[in-house]
Amino acid sequence: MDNCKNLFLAGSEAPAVAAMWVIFVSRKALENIKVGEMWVPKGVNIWIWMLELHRDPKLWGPDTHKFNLERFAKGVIGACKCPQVYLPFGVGGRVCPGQSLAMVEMKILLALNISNFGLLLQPKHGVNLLIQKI
Ligand code: HEM
Repeated sequence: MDNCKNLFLAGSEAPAVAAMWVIFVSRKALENIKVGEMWVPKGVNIWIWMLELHRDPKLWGPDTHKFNLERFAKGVIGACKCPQVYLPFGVGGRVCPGQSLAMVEMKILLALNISNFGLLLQPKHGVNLLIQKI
């Protein structure tokens, strides 16, 4: 997708935000640069609004506000028209250093939750068995 090409500023620095729920990340243009159709002068800070980026129906489809894990069945490339805009942990040199820890923590939480439900499936109304002498 052509719009993706200039989304990130080359050679940028970031006063990054560290939080569990990051709403914005910012980048400062270190030189005059064109982002899409827009010229960004050197020194200007661009604030990337993650919430909007991750919910834009033009990128994610009309059901963007639905909790639908299956949209990721084929990875981010299958879920989003422009996969580069999926930035839950930021991007580039200032990407979140806690990303791996956070992912492991979430997997542990998920495993603990699932283990509370038990791993054995049981038929609701029992099972009828026909036994014959052979
Ligand atoms: C679900 C959990 C988390 C999310 C969604 C998240 C997201 C982010 C995002 C979007 C950024 C900005 C990156 C950028 O500017 O490109 C960031 C930066 C940062 N995060 Fe996280 N983070 C999470 C967990 C953590 C954890 C567990 C730690 C530490 C143990 C951590 C430490 C940091 C630090 C220190 C920065 C600043 C990095 C820099 O400016 O160089 N984060 N995080």
